[in-house]
This record gives sequence, C-alpha cells and structure tokens, in this order.
Amino acid sequence: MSESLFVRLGSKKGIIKIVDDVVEAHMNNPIISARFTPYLEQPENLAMVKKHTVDFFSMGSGGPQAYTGRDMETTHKGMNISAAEYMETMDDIFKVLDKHEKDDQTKKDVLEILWSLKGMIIGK
Ligand code: HEM
Repeated sequence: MSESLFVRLGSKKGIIKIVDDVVEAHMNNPIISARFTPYLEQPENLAMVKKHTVDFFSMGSGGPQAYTGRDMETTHKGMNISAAEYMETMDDIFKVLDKHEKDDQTKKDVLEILWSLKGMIIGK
C-alpha cells in the first residue's frame, strides 16, 4: 500500500512548513491578502489559526493529530468568501506544493480534500 497522504506531505514537520508558506502566499496574494494581513498585528491569533490549520490537514490526511479548531462552516461564517477567493487559496496551495516538489498523486489527493470542503466555506 502507498504511504498515507500525511507521510507524503512530510508528516507534521512538513505540514508546518507548507502551512507557513501558504499563509505567506495568501498575505502576498492581492486578491485575498486583505483577509489575512490583519493577523500580522495579532501574532497570537495567527499562531493559533496556523496550529489549527496544521492539525486540520494532519488529521484529514491520516495523521495522529486531533483537530481542536472550529468546523469549517462556523470558522468561515459571515466572511462571505467568493468562489474566486476560494480558487486563489487553492492556487496558492498548489504553488506551495510545487515548491515542495510534491508529486501529482499527492496534489490530486489534496485537491480532492479541498474540493470536498468548498460547500462549507464559500458564501457563508
Ligand atoms: C481552501 C480551503 C480552506 C481551508 C481548509 C481552511 C481552513 C481553515 C482553518 C482550519 C482555520 C482555523 C480555524 C480555527 O482556528 O478554529 C481557518 C481560519 C481562517 N480562514 Fe480558512 N480555510 C480555507 C479557505 C479559506 C478562504 C478561501 C479564506 C478567505 C479568502 C479563508 C479565510 C480564513 C480566515 C480569515 C481565518 C481566520 C478566522 C478567525 O480567526 O476567526 N479560509 N481556515
């Protein structure tokens, strides 16, 4: 059997690096940066959101971490995130996966997860 997605993403250490790079990419993406740059002035909140995102992807990819953040619909409620913004976050994620030299199957597995979540996040 092939390795779990968690292991292919580099286990917890690798996922921490990916999440750091993705958040940085969002901060520099003109279409969505306004959603994220306020967190530069709230380092404790930013660290918590990052930790939750690492745990979320670790748990969702077959790792041992328990996710203790809010569910996706509650987290993004009231943000009215558009489909275009969602596409930008996906684009940033895939650019980072390319930078980390993840293979096509790994990217396909991540895409499947992101695709399955969109209805809980867009337009809430
Ligand atoms: C691509 C799929 C996405 C996933 C898997 C995801 C996942 C998460 C997670 C796990 C958290 C932390 C929740 C917590 O701390 O309780 C979070 C927070 C957040 N997300 Fe997302 N998200 C996604 C898309 C987006 C998009 C498209 C935007 C806006 C463009 C966005 C904006 C935010 C913001 C601003 C927060 C901080 C919320 C707060 O502190 O109250 N997310 N997200």
